[in-house]
Amino acid sequence: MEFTLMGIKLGDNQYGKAEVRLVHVKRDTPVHQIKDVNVTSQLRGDLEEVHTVGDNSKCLPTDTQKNTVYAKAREWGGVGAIEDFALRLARHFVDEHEYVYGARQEIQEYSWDRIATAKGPHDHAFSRNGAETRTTVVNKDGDKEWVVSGFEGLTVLKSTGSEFHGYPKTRYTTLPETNDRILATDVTARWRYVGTEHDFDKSYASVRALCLEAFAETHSLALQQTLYAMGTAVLEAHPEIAEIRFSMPNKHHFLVDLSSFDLDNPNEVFFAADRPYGKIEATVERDDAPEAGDAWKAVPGFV
Ligand SMILES: O=c1[nH]c(=O)c2[nH]c(=O)[nH]c2[nH]1
Repeated sequence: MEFTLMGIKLGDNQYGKAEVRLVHVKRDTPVHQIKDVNVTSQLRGDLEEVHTVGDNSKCLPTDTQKNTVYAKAREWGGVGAIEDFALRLARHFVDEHEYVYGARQEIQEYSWDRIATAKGPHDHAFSRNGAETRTTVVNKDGDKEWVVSGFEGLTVLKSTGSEFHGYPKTRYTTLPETNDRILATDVTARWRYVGTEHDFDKSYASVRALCLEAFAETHSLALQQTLYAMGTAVLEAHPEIAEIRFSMPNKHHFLVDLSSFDLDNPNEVFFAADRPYGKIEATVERDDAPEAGDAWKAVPGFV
């Protein structure tokens, strides 16, 4: 039923608990495994009345959604690949509650390394591994399911093997052409899977490795070219991925002028600027990719 009041009606909506922090310790052997995740659960459904008249009879509380995340981590014996956990949560919410039609489950995963001691890798002591985060957003509407995965904060730099020249010059151009510069960026990538039955851990490790390899091995004439090489490498190796989107800041490193001190600077001393930065974004996709449907619905976006 649609509730209208003076030509006003409720549009798209979803609700849930944001950023449920969950650490799962697998402790069936003395060598513990930890999984550290941040889950945002959101549901869509029969939600007109809660908005229009405050009738909560079909509003599964956000508190219950939060508790479900913790309880399922126990009942299912851990989290596993974040994509599988998100899919199982989405299916649970939609299948178990007739007033819930759709779900969006977003998960970030923070990775930990075992601390290396003089006696070897420690059984139950870990150190946080950088700022990089693995991400997934699962959207489910009725029987349709979409998985978008990725990473954020993969910081990379190459100290040579990058040029930038041949661009148009206007009266406002001051940038000198260069045949040798530092190329540095924090890669955010998101890719859309075709289907939901994959070894997501394996795909993730391979996509990450292919991006690093392409960044390192591409002799870059522009960050845009490096981005495209990364995307191409991923799509060539992964038929289960339909498209990959990147957002990559060009983190400028400016050569410092040391001539006032009677010093030359043969590409050794740089000022690492934090802003402004170039913002390079693009999608690399297959010609014959199946329709995206609602895969990107409410995925924090770029391009
Ligand atoms: O790789 C680059 N791409 C650009 O579009 C650009 N623009 C700019 O000023 N420097 C660079 N570098």
